[in-house]
Amino acid sequence: MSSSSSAVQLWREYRIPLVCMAVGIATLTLILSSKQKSTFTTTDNDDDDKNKKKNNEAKRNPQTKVDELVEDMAHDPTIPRLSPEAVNRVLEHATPEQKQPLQHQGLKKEVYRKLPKVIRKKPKKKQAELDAIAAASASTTGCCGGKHKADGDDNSAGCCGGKSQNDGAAHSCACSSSSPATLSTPPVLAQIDPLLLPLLQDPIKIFFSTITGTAKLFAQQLAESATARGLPVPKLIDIVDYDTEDFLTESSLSIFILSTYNVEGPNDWFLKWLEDTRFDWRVQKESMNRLKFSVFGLGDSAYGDEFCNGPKSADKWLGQMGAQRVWPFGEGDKNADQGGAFKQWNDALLASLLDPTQSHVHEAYFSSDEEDGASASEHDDDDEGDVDENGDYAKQTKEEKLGLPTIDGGDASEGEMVDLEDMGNVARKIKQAKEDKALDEEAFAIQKVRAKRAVGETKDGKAIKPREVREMVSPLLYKSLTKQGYKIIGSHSGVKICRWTKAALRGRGFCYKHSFYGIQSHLCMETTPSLACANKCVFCWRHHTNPVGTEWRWKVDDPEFILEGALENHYGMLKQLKGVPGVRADRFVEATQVKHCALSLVGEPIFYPHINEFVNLLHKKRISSFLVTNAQFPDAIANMDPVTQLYVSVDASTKESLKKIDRPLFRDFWERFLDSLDALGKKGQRTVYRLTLVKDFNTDEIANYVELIRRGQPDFIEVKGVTYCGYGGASGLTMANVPYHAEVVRFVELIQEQLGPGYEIAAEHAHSCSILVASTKFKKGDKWYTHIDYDRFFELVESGEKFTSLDYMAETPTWAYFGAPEGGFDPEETRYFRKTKDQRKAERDQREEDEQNQ
Ligand SMILES: Cc1cc2nc3c(=O)[nH]c(=O)nc-3n(C[C@H](O)[C@H](O)[C@H](O)COP(=O)(O)O)c2cc1C
Ligand code: SF4
Repeated sequence: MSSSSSAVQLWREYRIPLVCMAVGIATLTLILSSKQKSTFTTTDNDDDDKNKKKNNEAKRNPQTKVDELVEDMAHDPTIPRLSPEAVNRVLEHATPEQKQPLQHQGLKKEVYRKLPKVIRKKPKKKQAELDAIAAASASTTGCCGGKHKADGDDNSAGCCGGKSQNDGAAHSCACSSSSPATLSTPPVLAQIDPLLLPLLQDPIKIFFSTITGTAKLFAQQLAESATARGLPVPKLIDIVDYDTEDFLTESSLSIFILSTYNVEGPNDWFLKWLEDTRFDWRVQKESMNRLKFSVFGLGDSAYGDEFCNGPKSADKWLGQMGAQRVWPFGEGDKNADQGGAFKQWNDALLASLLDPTQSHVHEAYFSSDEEDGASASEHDDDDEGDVDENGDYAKQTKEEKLGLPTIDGGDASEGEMVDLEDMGNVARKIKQAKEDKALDEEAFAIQKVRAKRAVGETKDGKAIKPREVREMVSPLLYKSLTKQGYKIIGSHSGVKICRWTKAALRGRGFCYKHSFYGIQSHLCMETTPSLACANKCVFCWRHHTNPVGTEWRWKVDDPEFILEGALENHYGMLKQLKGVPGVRADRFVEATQVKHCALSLVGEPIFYPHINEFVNLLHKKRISSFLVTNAQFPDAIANMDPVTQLYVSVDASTKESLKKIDRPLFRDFWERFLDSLDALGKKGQRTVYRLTLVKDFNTDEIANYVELIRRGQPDFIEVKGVTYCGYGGASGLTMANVPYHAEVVRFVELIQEQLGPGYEIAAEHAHSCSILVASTKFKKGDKWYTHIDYDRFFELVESGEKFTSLDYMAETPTWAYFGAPEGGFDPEETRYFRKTKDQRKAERDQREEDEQNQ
């Protein structure tokens, strides 16, 4: 369809409401303007005089007044053109005042003044431009053949400005109507697209990221040119000074002017956050739909494929999260005319915002992007499996459906252990992983070229001035975590029931800590006083949800409050399990008294500023403390009061592989890691290295591990194979990266060989593919003493005397020994094997056969 005939079509469809609207406005204006004192004032006295004359005339002849008003409107550039789509959009977004977009001339002065300047202003100069446009089209006559021109307008092409030329197609334009009002209602060029009226109420925000200052300069240029065009003065914001979480509620028109750096740069934090939010399937797909944006990237084409890659990703991810792009991505090449490219983009952006003739461009860009793969929230569609507010686990959780670890999460260790009984989920996991992996690959490829900037520091290494203290768990994160079965305590702590707790309640065995240290899982509470941490380990399926940071910048909750809250929630969740088939009454009663606390659920517990008070409170209640840290806070390790067992996660043994696996935020992560091991070596109490083997990532680094073990001299080394969660994240992990038990055993044997005397393989928990290497300090004769005398530990703590790990050890049962036929499974427990589909079918067939034979 030609543009003229489509305009006619639109006019046909919408002429009645438009006419009604125009008449209504005219009448309203008439009433208002006929009041003794007009509510609308302009600074133009001549205009006032004219208005008075017109009003008097209107009193005599109302119809003339209507004609005049409509005529006025036709040439009033302050009145936006009203395409039906635009009317709808405006009504959708507008404030109550704006819902009467044509009536602002009748608004009270103070309300009128609140409208953006650009709408209020009557740019006389623009009128001349409009006339020029009209003159340019005078060579063509519109559908009316130029008959219905405004009085005194000899140049224009009639009411339709020549738009609705007779193309042979049947059409009716305004002038074909018999009504005088409609006759003079031509489409009018306006000064601003009504689509953007609501947006421009607030000043535009211009975010920039820069090292050498160009992006800032461009941001200033944009601000100046926007102001010169009558827009409210924009706000300039350095991206490092803005709290990224606020983008989720940001609704202003935000322009991003971002430079590209393949070294540590000011964009890193923003891009990292954006990427994580984009790929977090727990975050709503349209989480940024209030934001309107456009991105300009600064780069250097000499970087080849990496040219402007960060800004490009930002543009893509913003769009994918529902933010509305008002103008296409622009880029400026340092190697070419960067300034010129920016100016061109800058002018085009502003022109598009202010020129309604660009509406078609908005139609194309004023929309969020199609997802290019699995959506961030696609898994949220089925709520059926969510753990409900009451912690009802009888339903299948979302993660269970996906084959991900869930309420059985366990601590960083338990949760990640492959439950061999769950191997039936593997096929589903693989399918899911493939889909998710494809999505992440591209993102990770980009991320690889970006280095990390230490968050909390400016480019000069100066500390960023503290922002307003806020809660760590934002409402969005709260929703996401509680959906996963976490109970949130206060503003930064969490508690969750581990799958082994449930298994223990049903007499189906305990986790590896039972074999190694004598912990019964139903007496154990898993919690963390800090949901935030300073790493984003690739094998952590939770990392998309967790807040991260290198310094505590959130509100701090009181340790008593956290502990009481954790216990209360833990007991509350246990209560929900009362009715689960198979729960043993004796175990259920025992479970009402927590005896152990695993401080390792998620995040970095040692990050919590009052971690010592928290641990001491546990001990006062005679609850043991197993604290796992990620080896990034050596000072906190050194300052840590005695805990029952202090762990350090040793996820890799070289700087390169640690960076690859843990994806630390700290620039000096390797030094921090080594310092943490040194600090651990000086503790004196029970210390443990936790090694997670990822085949083809870190299984060949025997010699390096041996060196690290010698450095920190831990009492124990727990070695386990990585769990395949069904989602390799950015790492691209697959089932092929999960080592077999025999491979883990071989790795441990090699470690022991190279370590020489001093360490031996002590125990195993074959069920979760975990092996314990212990210092021979814990072996007396041929008996191992890896278990813990918990009562003795509390006595030692209460005594205030110095003590060592040897002062509270206890004998290990032989069924837990490495190589024992029980494989570390307590013979008192009932081993539960999940039936396969075939087994269930065979049983059913057998039953049916028996029934038939009866
Ligand atoms: C150390 C360094 C690394 C850079 N890395 C990239 C890159 O990976 N991709 C790219 O397109 N430009 C890269 N650039 C070019 C800058 O993005 C470009 O010079 C830009 O104009 C700088 O903007 P600014 O002055 O606002 O910091 C790099 C420049 C430097 C100095
Ligand atoms: S350190 Fe952080 S990212 Fe790594 S496993 Fe723990 S919670 Fe996840």
